[in-house]
Amino acid sequence: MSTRSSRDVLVRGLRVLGQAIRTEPRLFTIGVAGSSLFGLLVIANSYVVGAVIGRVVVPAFGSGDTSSGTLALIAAVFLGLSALRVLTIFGRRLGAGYMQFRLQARYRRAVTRRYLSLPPSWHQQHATGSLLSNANSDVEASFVPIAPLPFAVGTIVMILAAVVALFLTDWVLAMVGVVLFPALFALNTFYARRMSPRQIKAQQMRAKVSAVAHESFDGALVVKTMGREEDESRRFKVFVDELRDSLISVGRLRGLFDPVMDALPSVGTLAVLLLGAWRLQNGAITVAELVTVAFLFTVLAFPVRAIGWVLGELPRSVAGWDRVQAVLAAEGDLVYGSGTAGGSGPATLRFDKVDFAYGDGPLVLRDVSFEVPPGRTVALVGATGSGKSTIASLAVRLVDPGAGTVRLDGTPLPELSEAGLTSASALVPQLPFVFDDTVRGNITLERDGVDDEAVWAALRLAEADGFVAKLPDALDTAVGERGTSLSGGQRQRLTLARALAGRPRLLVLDDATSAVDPRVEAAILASLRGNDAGASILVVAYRRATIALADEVVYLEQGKVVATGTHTELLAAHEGYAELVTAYEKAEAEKAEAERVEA
Ligand SMILES: Nc1ncnc2c1ncn2[C@@H]1O[C@H](COP(=O)(O)OP(=O)(O)OP(=O)(O)O)[C@@H](O)[C@H]1O
Repeated sequence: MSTRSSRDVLVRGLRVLGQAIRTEPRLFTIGVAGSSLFGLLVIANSYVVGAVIGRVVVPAFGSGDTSSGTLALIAAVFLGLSALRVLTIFGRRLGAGYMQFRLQARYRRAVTRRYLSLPPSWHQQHATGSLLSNANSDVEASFVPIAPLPFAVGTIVMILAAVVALFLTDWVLAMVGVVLFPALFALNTFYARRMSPRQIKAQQMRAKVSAVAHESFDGALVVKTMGREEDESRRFKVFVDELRDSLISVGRLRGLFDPVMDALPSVGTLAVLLLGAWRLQNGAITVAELVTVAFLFTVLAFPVRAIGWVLGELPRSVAGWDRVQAVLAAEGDLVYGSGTAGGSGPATLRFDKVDFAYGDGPLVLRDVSFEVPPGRTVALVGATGSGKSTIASLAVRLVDPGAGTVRLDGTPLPELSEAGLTSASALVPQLPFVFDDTVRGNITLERDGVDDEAVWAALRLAEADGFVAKLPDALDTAVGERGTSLSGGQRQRLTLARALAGRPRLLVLDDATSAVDPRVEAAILASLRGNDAGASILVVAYRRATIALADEVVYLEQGKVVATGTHTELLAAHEGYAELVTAYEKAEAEKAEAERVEA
């Protein structure tokens, strides 16, 4: 790393510290006050040690005795100083610890809040493992230098006071300090510069390992069933080894730095003793003064290291901070209006000349217009990749169109408030997500007004009341992480019930019942259509029986609406549609036959 970029890291690291101090000024002041007092007490202690040796111990060698009163006084002074030092250490540690952990908690909350408010398009571009690393190890790294910071600031106060004390004692001995202290600073800065790239690399590798580990665990089933354990372990090992190497390189440098930092003040003590003996012979200083200065140099070694700890951790802090800031400053938020979709019954959804592209990619929807009238069921049918899921996402405003408008009861979706939108519409995706909670917790999501009666009503509509009633603790049954104790079809019905419990006025089902038995799926749609749900329904459908239940079908080809009408009308009028639905039916029949043979 060049000197310029090292300096840049240093300046940016100091800015992170500045930001931390501005956030927690009271705790920082407590820590620094404790640490500065500690430094001054260390210097006072040196003077007391010097005075005791020079005025009590040395004369005692001559006279052969010391009064017990003097000894008691000395003991009392040492005990008093030690007690005060304990208090200052307490203040320093308390201030630093509270400051560090409060900052970590604050930024963890901020990062998590930001994740939740960023749109799906942002999440699709960021690996879950990296997000975990941002909220965990990056936030932690950002504030690692906070722990030794008050100590380091107090040490600077101590060094300045020591230089003054040295000059007041003897200018020749003070010169040792004048040479030594800048040397200690230079060594600390040199250390921080050498450490910088190592720490940055280590922090990057932590995130990488976290991302790869997350992906491995997430895909454990694929890895096992495809027999790829060895390859997956090898892939993981490459990153783990790289993390190990970068951490060893950090440790090696620290291993070199610590002893040198220890040795320098000892060299200072030696110089003080040599020069001091000469000054003593000339009568320029007393024994007490020589002992004071020599003692001062021996006790300085440890606190001075705190400066190195802060400087050495700054690069890691900057690397973590940059990654945290990238999340906090991420853009792409959907801006919400303040409107609420009017009315209380089933809503009207309208797509008007909607175009959509993912990022800078090609248009995946072109000039899409259709309507879901209140209380009606509209099926979206189209070959794979024709844009059905994209329409479902647009309908509940997970994304905004590039051109055209999506309206709910005549109001463009961006004009609705977030609460207005989420209470009026609900999307049930193909892949159900079940929280590690009870059945009740999964359905209510702690929403107001969703009591047990509402939960059972929603479960009935989703044809899920039967299996839930048979669970060991019914609504109180814990379903395990991601609902592992349930079958795929049961999970889908639970997520459908969750959407229904919010009594949405528009229900968007994106192939939400694919894992459910076809007869049960038809029963679900029939009861939803029967207006029991009080919602208009937009359903991405594949099964002929389901499609046939819809009031109207919107048929898509390559992102365009090519025909709308009832299922019977489209079958008769559109060859492509007839072929697709027949293909679906054939595939269903083959699947059913395969399952029958297997059974
Ligand atoms: N996150 C994304 N980023 C980029 N392109 C995407 C993304 N999601 C979908 N696409 C593309 O948009 C087009 C429409 O995809 P979409 O998922 O809406 O189709 P679909 O009809 O629901 O397909 P399927 O029936 O297979 O679920 C496809 O060409 C797909 O490759």
